[in-house]
Amino acid sequence: MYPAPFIAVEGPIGAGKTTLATMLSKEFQFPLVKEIVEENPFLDKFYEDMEQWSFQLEMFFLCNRFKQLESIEENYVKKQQPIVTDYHVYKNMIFAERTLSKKHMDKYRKIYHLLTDDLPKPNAMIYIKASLPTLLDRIKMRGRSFEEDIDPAYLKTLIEDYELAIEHLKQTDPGLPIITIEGDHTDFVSSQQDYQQIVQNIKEQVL
Ligand SMILES: Nc1ncnc2c1ncn2[C@@H]1O[C@H](COP(=O)(O)OP(=O)(O)OP(=O)(O)O)[C@@H](O)[C@H]1O
Ligand SMILES: Nc1nc(=O)c2ncn([C@H]3C[C@H](O)[C@@H](CO)O3)c2[nH]1
Repeated sequence: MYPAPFIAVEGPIGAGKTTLATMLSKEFQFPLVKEIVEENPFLDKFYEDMEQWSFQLEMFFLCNRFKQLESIEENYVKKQQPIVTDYHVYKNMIFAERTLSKKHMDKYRKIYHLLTDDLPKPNAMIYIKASLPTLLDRIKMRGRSFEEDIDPAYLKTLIEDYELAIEHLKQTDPGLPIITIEGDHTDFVSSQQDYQQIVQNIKEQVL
């Protein structure tokens, strides 16, 4: 494939993005860039009071992803080196549209475009879909303290937001191959067969 693969794994909270991105990074020996979670100073506050903390949180994620994508550009894309990430930059807009007030969203949208329009975008995407019960199970199993009381209604709207966002990406970036994984029925963690099917799809559609 030309240019080098830049694969983004996406899906709603707890879908398995980091898990799968890590497995694929090992599989293909591609470096992995993961988003910052534990060092995020606003996540726990946000889950306690979304209205109060959403702008700080969305800006924090945006700035971090901006910095990561800048270094992806320098260290991988410009050098024609492959890379795997556990997010697509458009994720910022998915969450911001859901969590910000209109006034904040108007400001955020301008900053988002200013920061990201000229940054490299993935040239392949893996979208892990999953139902609300599956996401709730996985979030519970993972056991992050700040997600303990996550509102199922918030997760449900995010599942829908992701569906719309994928449609949006298909329209705005029609050349982007998107491999969709049915997360409820595909257990790439414990089933070698399920995992190898994903690897095969990537080999056929991306590499
Ligand atoms: N297909 C799967 N089958 C079984 N368990 C899974 C599967 N995918 C992920 N898990 C488990 O679900 C939990 C959440 O996975 P992971 O942290 O990779 O999700 P994520 O999409 O990166 O989450 P976040 O949106 O919070 O960053 C982990 O404990 C992981 O081991
Ligand atoms: N509001 C908001 N905006 C984002 O861009 C964003 N990206 C991730 N997250 C949340 C989901 C997990 O709890 C946790 C780890 O992914 O952080 C986000 N939350």
